[in-house]
Amino acid sequence: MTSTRTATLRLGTRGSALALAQARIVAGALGGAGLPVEIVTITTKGDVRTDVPLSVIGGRGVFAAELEQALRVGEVDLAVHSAKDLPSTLAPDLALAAFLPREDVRDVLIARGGAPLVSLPMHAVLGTSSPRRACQIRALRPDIVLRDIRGNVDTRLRKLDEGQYDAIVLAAAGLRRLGLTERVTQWLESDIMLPAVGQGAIAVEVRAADAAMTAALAPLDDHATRVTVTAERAFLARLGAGCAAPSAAHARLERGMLHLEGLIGSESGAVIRAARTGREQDAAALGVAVAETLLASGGEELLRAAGTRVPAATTEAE
Ligand SMILES: NCc1[nH]cc(CCC(=O)O)c1CC(=O)O
Repeated sequence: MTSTRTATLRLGTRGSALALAQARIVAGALGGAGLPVEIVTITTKGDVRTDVPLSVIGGRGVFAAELEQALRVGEVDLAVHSAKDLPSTLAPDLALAAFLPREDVRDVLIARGGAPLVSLPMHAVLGTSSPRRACQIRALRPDIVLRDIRGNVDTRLRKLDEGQYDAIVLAAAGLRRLGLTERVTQWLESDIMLPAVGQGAIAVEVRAADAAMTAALAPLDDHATRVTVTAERAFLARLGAGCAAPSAAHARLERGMLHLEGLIGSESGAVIRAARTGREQDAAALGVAVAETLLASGGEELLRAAGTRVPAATTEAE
């Protein structure tokens, strides 16, 4: 590859309204730094087959894999992802060059009647395909009927409005980026609903060998987001889990100290949590430590029962 760039960078993204909103945030930031960007929409299998559960299409990374392939073959120079949709480990030829400042990490409830979770009618039907959301709802409201729901944010809201569900749970970040927060009926704090690893963070992926692109993205990288998402992703990697496993983690960086809380659950509503504090430079080790605490206190059995192959302990955080 030559050291000079063509004038316009090619930014790869999925084509959903949310993905495009996120792509525009990155394109805007690069444009503001004098680097014009062309947005290239790539339709992934996960976007097309909205009728089939993600676990059937290919499980983890189903949204990310095709963007990564476009990056590898040089069809695009950077790929914009929801950090939440990325597998916990990255191929060595790719790198996450920037994490944009994190949005609201919370989940929210959107209920047709406007009731909060505790006062939804008995046996209300709640739409979610996320084992993470399902186990935490079960823990609080065992009577609620959980039903699969797929599709983009707008599709899910439409299915709710049509009466297919009494309530759904979505990420606050997506609704904020789409200007849809007036739909929220309850903001779910992390004691009720611990967020997904990476929730609310936009990750920009590049070819690891592309030093020019890496340097161009460095000013966009938000330190606190990188540190917290690094701890959360190390947690997920140690569990061997992806978005198909009932696990959650959320890290906060406060006055130089990193606080990480992790959770493993089960379909039946069992939930175990562990939290630890460490130094920000030990973010990955903190993630591993919280994961191992949970694995040792019943989490391993819960994950195995949910079909996750928990990797053997290693001495390194990677
Ligand atoms: N799994 C789909 C997905 N991936 C990222 C977001 C929201 C944005 C974010 O969390 O950064 C969503 C939708 C949702 O869970 O409501």
